[in-house]
Amino acid sequence: MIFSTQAIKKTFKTGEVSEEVLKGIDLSLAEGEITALVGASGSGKSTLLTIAAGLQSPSSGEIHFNGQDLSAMSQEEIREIRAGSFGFVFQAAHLVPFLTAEEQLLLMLETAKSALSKKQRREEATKILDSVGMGHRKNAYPASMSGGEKQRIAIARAIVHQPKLLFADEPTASLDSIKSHEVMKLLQSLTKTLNISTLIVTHDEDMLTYADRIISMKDGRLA
Ligand SMILES: Nc1ncnc2c1ncn2[C@@H]1O[C@H](COP(=O)(O)OP(=O)(O)OP(=O)(O)O)[C@@H](O)[C@H]1O
Repeated sequence: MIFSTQAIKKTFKTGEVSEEVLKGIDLSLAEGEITALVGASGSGKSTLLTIAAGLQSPSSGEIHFNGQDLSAMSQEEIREIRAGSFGFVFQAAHLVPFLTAEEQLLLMLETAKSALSKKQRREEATKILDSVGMGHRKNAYPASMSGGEKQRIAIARAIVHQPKLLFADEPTASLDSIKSHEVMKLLQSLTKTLNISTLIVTHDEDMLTYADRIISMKDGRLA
């Protein structure tokens, strides 16, 4: 397994009250697979996803990625792994309003692929835009894109650095049913062709047909 967690626990303290939100999670992700995390509101899905992605630390437990133990690393080391190997897609696309689709990617490529020439970066941007079906919209600004198109650009931006892991928190929550299916089909094909391990949190049962594995959470434990 490229990624696994062992006995992850997370307790939040608010004043005098402390709540154990994750109660010992063993989760593993396989390459080229979509794992869907489902469960009632408040069961701990987003907390688990953000801990797996190194965005917050667990109270205890281990996180192994590619043979390295993230839980034993400094924030700076985790940041480097995140920037080099993890991609993120959220409910809202969070695009830069004054940049075109192509420019959104070029901005990322400047840091992710700084060794490439300007021309090579443009070729790379074109390739990625084509791979998410947005080649014909490369000069479009976010204001003129549909919700589904924005999410395609957000996905394109999340994969410019060829991540090994892709974390998606409710990626279809702001889309209608047709667009949701399109976005999930895209995530599925990218997961397969790029051999990514994708972890998706979703409330939409219709989207579970795209998952290779469905894991259900209840009260801070995996069912
Ligand atoms: N930073 C925090 N401080 C205190 N409590 C928190 C914090 N983050 C999450 N919680 C609590 O942890 C519990 C689990 O939250 P989490 O967001 O992980 O659930 P979820 O399953 O993703 O829910 P939803 O489906 O509604 O997004 C909730 O009771 C929440 O209030």
